[in-house]
Amino acid sequence: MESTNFSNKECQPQGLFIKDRQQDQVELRFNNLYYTVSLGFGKGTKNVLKDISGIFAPNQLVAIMGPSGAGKSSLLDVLSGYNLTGVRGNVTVNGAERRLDSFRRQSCYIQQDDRLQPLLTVNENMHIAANLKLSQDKSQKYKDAVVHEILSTLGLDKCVATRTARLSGGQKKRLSIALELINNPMVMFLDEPTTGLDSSSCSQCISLLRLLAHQGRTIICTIHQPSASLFQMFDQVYILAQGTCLYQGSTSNLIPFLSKLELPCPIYHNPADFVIELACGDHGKDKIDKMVKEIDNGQCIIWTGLSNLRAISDRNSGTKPSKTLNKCDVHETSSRNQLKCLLHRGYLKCIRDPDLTYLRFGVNIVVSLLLGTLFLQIGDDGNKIFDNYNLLFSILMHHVGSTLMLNIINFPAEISILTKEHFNRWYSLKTYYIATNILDIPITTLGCLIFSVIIYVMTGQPLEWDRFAMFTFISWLMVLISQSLGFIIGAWFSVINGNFVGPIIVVLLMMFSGFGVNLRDIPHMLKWGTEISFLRYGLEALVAAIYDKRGILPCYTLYCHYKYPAKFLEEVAMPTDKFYADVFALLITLLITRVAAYFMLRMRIKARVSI
Ligand SMILES: Nc1ncnc2c1ncn2[C@@H]1O[C@H](COP(=O)(O)OP(=O)(O)OP(=O)(O)O)[C@@H](O)[C@H]1O
Repeated sequence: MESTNFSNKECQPQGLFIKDRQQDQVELRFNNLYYTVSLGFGKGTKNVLKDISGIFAPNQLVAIMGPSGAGKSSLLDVLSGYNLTGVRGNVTVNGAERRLDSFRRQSCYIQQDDRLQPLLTVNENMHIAANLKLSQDKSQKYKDAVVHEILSTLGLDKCVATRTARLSGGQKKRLSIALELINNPMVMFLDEPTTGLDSSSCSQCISLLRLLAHQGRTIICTIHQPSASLFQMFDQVYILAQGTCLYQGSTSNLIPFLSKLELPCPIYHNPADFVIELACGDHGKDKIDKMVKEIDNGQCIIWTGLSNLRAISDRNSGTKPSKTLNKCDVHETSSRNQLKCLLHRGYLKCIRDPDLTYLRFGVNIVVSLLLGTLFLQIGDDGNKIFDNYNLLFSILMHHVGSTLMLNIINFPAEISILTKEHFNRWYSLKTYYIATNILDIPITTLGCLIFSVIIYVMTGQPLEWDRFAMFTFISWLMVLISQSLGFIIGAWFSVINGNFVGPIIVVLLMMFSGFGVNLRDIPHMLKWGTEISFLRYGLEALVAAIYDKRGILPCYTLYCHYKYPAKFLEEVAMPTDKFYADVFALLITLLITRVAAYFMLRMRIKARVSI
């Protein structure tokens, strides 16, 4: 296994690329910032951030500290532009009002959980990110050099061939940072980068962030209670309690600040621990008010000790307005290149995840063999037409049920990675969605074909190519529609809720499919259900594929009540002359559900991301 040694010494920058690509430094200010959330219907709202102000300067590593629930992550979400709803106040970048499109080009947000592709190696992750995040006019040699430089700077060069799933917690965190460093953001937001790391990995991580900050970046991270030594590694601290600012300034000024307020930090006491105790109200609520008043809820910046801050008057005058960008400028490479990279990554995931790929084929083979054995050679038997009808319905249920549940379970995991990568401008949602659709088609088609061949032959359906083609095509359409429905539910609900909603939807579809209660007997007021149940169109079309224009079926017993298929189909109210109308309805359903899944995904992402 690769070495996990990563010391301050090792992380000395080579400088070649990170420095070469240095961009303008960024000073971030916020004034009278409020963040209000709704607590649900009829429950009112809650002010998470209350009229706070502050300044985060370049070349500084800033810690946002405070007790649990103080609003640290919320502040990070608001400042990064990850959350815009319920936000009031003023955020400026180098004195000009923050424009999200250009600010997102200068910044990145690394969430607490490492949202990485577990099946890809460090090198693959980095190269795919480089191909997505570096301009296409850069040569492959340049991209390789950037990747190499970042990996060696972050001490990951010894594990380039290791799959992400096998990295240690600290290495995963460094890989998350490495991926975002590729396009050299000048502002980095990190939500609790040290959570889950041991003390040595914590100090490695913070020393790395300090190094990156001192290269000219503005690095802001939330942190719970750091040890005294870790605390000293930060240049600035911003302390929050109940959505208000208790202190903003340099770490070295914290003790003098507290002394001024007659709140001396006891000797041998970690100042970080002491200030958190104060923020929790352990020393009295009045102390919180005293600190908020002294620091003017973040307006007072004298404790920062920074002399090179922009003049306050610059704030709204726009000394250097952020460039407005076209939407197409938001991503570094063309949609075509994004698609190529995402298809390549998807292909690697597919071949590295034999469990899921083989499981999908395996389920199709096992279910078709079981159903084939259960309904062996009944397709041509005049006495077994009812059984054959049951079989056609069972086939549809297999396609709908297995595909729907697979996507309900799988899709939410994809969404968390998508949210991060999309927010950090790796690719557009449209390209991601197209790639996801394309990648699935070969597996879906092959799985469907294998299933259809086995079941068709074993159950003795008419050996005519056109009927087989119709049968397979309908099965394929049903799988695709169920997949879209799975995307919709997966994008809308959590895995747990999706697992509850999915089967309910299947039951509703069944109720209106015409199986069990035939279409004629469905009450008039519920007829609409049959119009939207794609299971009904699928069943009608499968029945038409097998029975349309079939003559008398052979009868192997004395009397076969349904040897004339038309008689049976009349009884169950299944017409056979509507195959093309059913196919049309299924195609429309497919189109609507695919578009709906896209918009659902967009809504889910948009709840967080603005572009
Ligand atoms: N969308 C929301 N709906 C309801 N309450 C919210 C929402 N977002 C944040 N809050 C509340 O705002 C407060 C601050 O949340 P936030 O996650 O920012 O705290 P935090 O300081 O990061 O806490 P922790 O250190 O535990 O992660 C919490 O009480 C939280 O419940």
